Amino acid sequence: MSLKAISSKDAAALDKDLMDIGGFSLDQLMELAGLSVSQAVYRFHPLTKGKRVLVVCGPGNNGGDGLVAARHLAHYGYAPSIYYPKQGKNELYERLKIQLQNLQVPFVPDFTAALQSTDLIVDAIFGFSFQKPLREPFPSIIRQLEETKIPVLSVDAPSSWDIQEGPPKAGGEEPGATFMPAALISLTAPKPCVKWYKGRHFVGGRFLTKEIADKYDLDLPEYSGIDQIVEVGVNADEKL
Ligand SMILES: NC(=O)C1=CN([C@@H]2O[C@H](COP(=O)(O)OP(=O)(O)OC[C@H]3O[C@@H](n4cnc5c(N)ncnc54)[C@H](O)[C@@H]3O)[C@@H](O)[C@H]2O)[C@H](O)CC1
Ligand SMILES: [K+]
Repeated sequence: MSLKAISSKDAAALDKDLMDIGGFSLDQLMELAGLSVSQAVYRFHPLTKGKRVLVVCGPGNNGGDGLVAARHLAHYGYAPSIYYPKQGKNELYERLKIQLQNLQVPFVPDFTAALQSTDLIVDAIFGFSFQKPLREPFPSIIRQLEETKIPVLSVDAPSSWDIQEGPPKAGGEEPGATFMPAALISLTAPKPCVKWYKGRHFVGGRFLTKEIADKYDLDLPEYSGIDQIVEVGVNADEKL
């Protein structure tokens, strides 16, 4: 299955439409996005492959999706932990944190140490609002994600990649040129940077109507049954 991509500008406008005219709240969209991420984790890395999941969260809504996913993963029987070095100020993130603390999900202070004791990493650092260059403390985190042998599942985009232009140039100053997560879940629709992506690719965010898909010239993914995700392939999309 090949799906059309949505630019970062249109992805932000679509989100706004869903809230301004679609009747959704941000909490709802994030809950559905995070639920999709948790299902992609379950599909890509079932419990039998190891329960420990380190969810690395950034300061925006991509990080919020990671917090929601971690809560669902705890209910599925995983042992998630959260690394959240720049915490978002919004009260929504505060509530998501309380929900995780009530499930005894640990917030860990040391990323390098946390990498030594996990079976999977969820990259919920940056999504469609990422603007290079990376600011502290993220360069060293991205370098470690580039080097680790532990599988990484990225949420919406591989963090450090330009949403339109893909990974940073090899040999340049910016970390991330060789960052290639083993799995990616695109939310609502793939972003243009999937052109450079090689790995398992899921789509989630099952809340689009035909009307809004048509407005942004998107394909509606063919979800099956109660699934919140669709696997769309293992390689770059020839339509992009
Ligand atoms: N409809 C949907 O598909 C939904 C998707 N969701 C998720 O939301 C993100 C986009 O969220 P947004 O808050 O707009 O931005 P980000 O999380 O990508 O990042 C903003 C955050 O990061 C900081 N930042 C940006 N660039 C840098 C940098 N170079 N260095 C350091 N920090 C940086 C910036 O200051 C902000 O704090 C989308 O991708 C989905 O994952 C929603 O959940 C709702 C529905
Ligand atoms: K990400």
